[in-house]
Parts: sequence; structure tokens; C-alpha cells
Amino acid sequence: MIELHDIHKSYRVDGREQPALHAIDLRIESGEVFGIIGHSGAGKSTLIRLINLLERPSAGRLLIDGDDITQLDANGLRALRRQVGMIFQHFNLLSAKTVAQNVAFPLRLAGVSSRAEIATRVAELLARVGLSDHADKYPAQLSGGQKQRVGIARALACRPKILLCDEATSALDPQTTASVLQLLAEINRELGLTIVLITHEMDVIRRVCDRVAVLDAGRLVESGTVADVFLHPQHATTRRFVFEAENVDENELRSDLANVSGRVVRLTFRGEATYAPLLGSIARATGVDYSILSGRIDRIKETPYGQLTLALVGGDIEAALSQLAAANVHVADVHGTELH
Ligand SMILES: Nc1ncnc2c1ncn2[C@@H]1O[C@H](COP(=O)(O)OP(=O)(O)OP(=O)(O)O)[C@@H](O)[C@H]1O
Repeated sequence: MIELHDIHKSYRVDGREQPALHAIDLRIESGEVFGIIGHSGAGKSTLIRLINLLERPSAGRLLIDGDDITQLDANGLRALRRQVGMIFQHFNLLSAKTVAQNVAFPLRLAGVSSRAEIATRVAELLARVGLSDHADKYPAQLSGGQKQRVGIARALACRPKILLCDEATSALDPQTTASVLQLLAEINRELGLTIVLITHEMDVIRRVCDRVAVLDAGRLVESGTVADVFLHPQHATTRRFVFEAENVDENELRSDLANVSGRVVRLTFRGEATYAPLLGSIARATGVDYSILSGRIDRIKETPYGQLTLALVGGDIEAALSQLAAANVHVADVHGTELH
């Protein structure tokens, strides 16, 4: 478990303290995939780099499995760096070394000297990330996705219990992003290691994370399960991320809705309710007519969800809404405020 208690971080710029993180309290459970989302400059890199002490907090306590890592001596720090692997947006591979040598590098640093032992471990790691056929290539001969796979193999070399991902898919196209995220999900599942990732893309969070925290101007403004935060965002910054992910322009939406007659509601279905034929039967039973203004069915990690914005007219609208709510459909107005 990773715990941040009242963490502050300032940088000294031109002799003055510039705050980057304020009063961060955060608890990341062992074995979960935890995402931190924020816009540029929000403090994401600073926050993730605290966890392996690439940056030191200015104040507060930072515990890993109960130990305050800011108190570690040089030996303790070396051990920490082996326990906490990291991958980077621009991969940070050694360009003059082959794929196999890049992956072997942390093993050598950790003092493994047996060539046979290193070769076995490197082969295992390259198989794990699907690069067995590329061991003797140089980074320049690889695609972006392959480079990140080398980064992942290298980060896993010393069997860490935590993997930090610093915008690991931001330089990749959508398809490659999906395959790298799938690999991270597999690693989390099969090796049981904790993954902490930072990103500015809600879609990355939606695909792999169990829980998420939203960082805005150095403060945590919202956190919770991805489904709760993504489907029912409370803070303006979170709402903006969700709308961005859905390609919705909030102002356009408002002016579109001004021209719609009827009562506009936003329904959120989760899990099995997503596929149930609820809407038709409730509409028939209550005499309500509806038109669909927008809709989407997707998945949050493994769980299906649907969101529909409807205009309701005629019939007994209140009865329809309460029957939907009784069937575990979240019923809200268009701003997300719960109605039932
Ligand atoms: N080494 C540094 N020295 C001085 N100021 C820094 C340093 N690193 C970050 N900052 C400042 O701290 C704030 C947070 O930066 P940080 O890089 O953590 O944000 P971020 O959310 O990761 O942004 P980005 O996505 O653009 O990397 C910014 O105002 C930044 O200018």
C-alpha cells in the first residue's frame, strides 16, 4: 500500500518557492491500477516521481507498506528503486544498446553477475512483453509500441511490486495505446503488482484503472472508483475530462438542448442493466414518449455501461423515472444532478 499524508511539494525557482502540490492525501491499495489524471502543469509528474523519490516532498509523510520512504538511508533507497519500476512517455532507452542489453541493464545494476542468469531472465521478460524475436535489435529499429514494451520489460526486470507509468502511452497512436494498456492490465492481473499511472486522457483511465484521482492546480479535487468518477463527475475539471473523452462541447450541448421540447434526462446504466430492454417496456407502461438526443455504450475496464440523454414527452414522466431508478438506472438531469 502506498500512502501520501498531507504531502506538499514546492520547487525553488529564482530563489523563490513555487508550490506544485498542496496537501495531498492519497491511499493506493496493493494490487490495484490507480490513475492520476490532470491537465498540463497540474502536478502529475511531480506526484508520481515522489513515489520513487526522484523528487522529495517538501512536507508530509510518504509510506510504502507502512515504512516512511523519506527516512531511508542510501541502502534503503537502492532497495526502494528495485521495488518500484518506472516507464516513461519517451521510453528513455539506451540507444547504443540492444533490446536485450537494455533489459539486462537494471539486473547488472542490481549486482546480478551470472551471464546465464541474466540471459534467462531477459528471455523471460522479452517473452512476457512479446518481443522475443527482437532481442538483438537497437531501439531505433523498433516502433513506438515496441520501444514501450522494452521499457516495460526493463521496468519489470528486478521484480518490482510497484510500476509507475509516466504518460506511458501519450506518444503512441490509439491502436498501439490500446495494446500497451492491455499489456499493463495483464501484468497487473498476472503478477499482482500495483500500477500507478498518470495521464491527461480519460480514455486511458477508463480502459485500465480501478480507481482514479483528479489533480487540478496541485490539488486532488476528486477521487473514487473509475465508474463513479467517470459516470458521475462532481468537479468542473473532472466534467471537462469526461466531456473531452465523449467529444462533447458543453456550450454546444447547452444550445442544442435549448431547442428541444420535453423533459431532458440523462440515464446511466451499469453492468447487466446496460443490455436490458428496460426503456421500451417502461415507456409503454407509463405512456411516455422519448427521443434519444445522444447515447453511448462502452466499457469501464471489464464492466459495460451505457449513457443516454433523452427528451421525454407525454404520459406519466415521474412514474417512468421512478421505475427506471427502481431498476438501478441512475436518473439525472442533463447537468448530472440526480433526480431519483
Ligand atoms: N524541476 C522543476 N523545477 C521547477 N518547477 C517545476 C519543476 N518540475 C515541475 N515544476 C513546476 O511544477 C508544476 C507541476 O509540474 P508537473 O510537471 O508535475 O505537472 P504535470 O501535470 O506533470 O504537467 P505535464 O503533463 O505538462 O508534464 C508546474 O508549474 C511546473 O512548472
